[in-house]
Amino acid sequence: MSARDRIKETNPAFYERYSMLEDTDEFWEFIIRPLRQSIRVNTLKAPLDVVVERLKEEFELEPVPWVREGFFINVDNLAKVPEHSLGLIFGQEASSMIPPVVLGPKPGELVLDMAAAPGSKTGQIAQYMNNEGCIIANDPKISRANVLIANLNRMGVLNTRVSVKDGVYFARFENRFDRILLDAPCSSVGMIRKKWRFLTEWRMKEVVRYMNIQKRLIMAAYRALKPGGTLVYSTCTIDPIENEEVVDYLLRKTDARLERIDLPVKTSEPILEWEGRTYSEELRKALRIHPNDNDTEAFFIAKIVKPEGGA
Ligand SMILES: C[S@@+](CC[C@H](N)C(=O)[O-])C[C@H]1O[C@@H](n2cnc3c(N)ncnc32)[C@H](O)[C@@H]1O
Repeated sequence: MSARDRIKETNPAFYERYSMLEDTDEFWEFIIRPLRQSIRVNTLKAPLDVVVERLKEEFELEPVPWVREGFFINVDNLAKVPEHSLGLIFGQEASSMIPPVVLGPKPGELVLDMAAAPGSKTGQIAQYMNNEGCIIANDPKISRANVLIANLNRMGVLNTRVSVKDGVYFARFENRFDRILLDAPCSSVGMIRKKWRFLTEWRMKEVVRYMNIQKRLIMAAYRALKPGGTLVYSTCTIDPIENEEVVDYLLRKTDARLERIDLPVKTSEPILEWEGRTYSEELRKALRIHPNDNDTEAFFIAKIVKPEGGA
């Protein structure tokens, strides 16, 4: 049976909705094709070249084009690789390495990772900050926050405090953070390649529920951002109402601006018209990545800046 037919049979409403986005055989095939394993080398623990040379003795590595520390690797079970247990490498999906690169944190800054667990991106941010400055890594789910803490310990992250709050809590710290990552909770269509249940359990009412949470979180994040600071909004899903709609909402309600993202990554056209609504042309600067673009998870990434002297 073709991928298209399997998806149509498993969840007809899902098929109907996303065939309005893209309707090629390739698109449907990559929505369900199992993901390639990728890793990020953790330079907090050892130099990049030392870890790469060691891994090459045993595995085939292929560089992830958009992240210096990222590699595709031919391993079945990462948990059995000693470098993983030692925190020298972290299993992280290749497209999920993009948001911290776009965020561009620097040593000494104050950074908020508003939806942080299990912490793959927090660890990457700490790596770019060389463990200097401070990251607040937040997640409201205690079980997930515990995994986050364990991962940060394994990765040798020392500049991070973990909090367990609804992200909206941070709205009270007005104009405070140099950079904020909002890697938002979402319907996770990109993760179908890892977990089939994201297809079987997909429901339109959940997409709408996520959109409402995302709008609340992005407004809180923008409020907590310093003038001149950078906010990165990302999801691992393809629905326009969880992506372009949420960023468009922020652009309409505030003085936020988008910045162009210049990375060697293939993208799909941002959606500027959807279900009778028209979104800002600014959204052309965001990255919409479909699974068939680079053989990765789906991702959406927008780089938002707060003007100096702004709200
Ligand atoms: C896409 S995952 C984050 C992945 C993480 N950034 C990483 O790279 O490892 C989204 C997270 O948002 C959290 N979340 C759900 N509701 C939230 C809320 N109201 N405020 C902040 N985080 C929330 C979920 O518990 C989940 O861990």
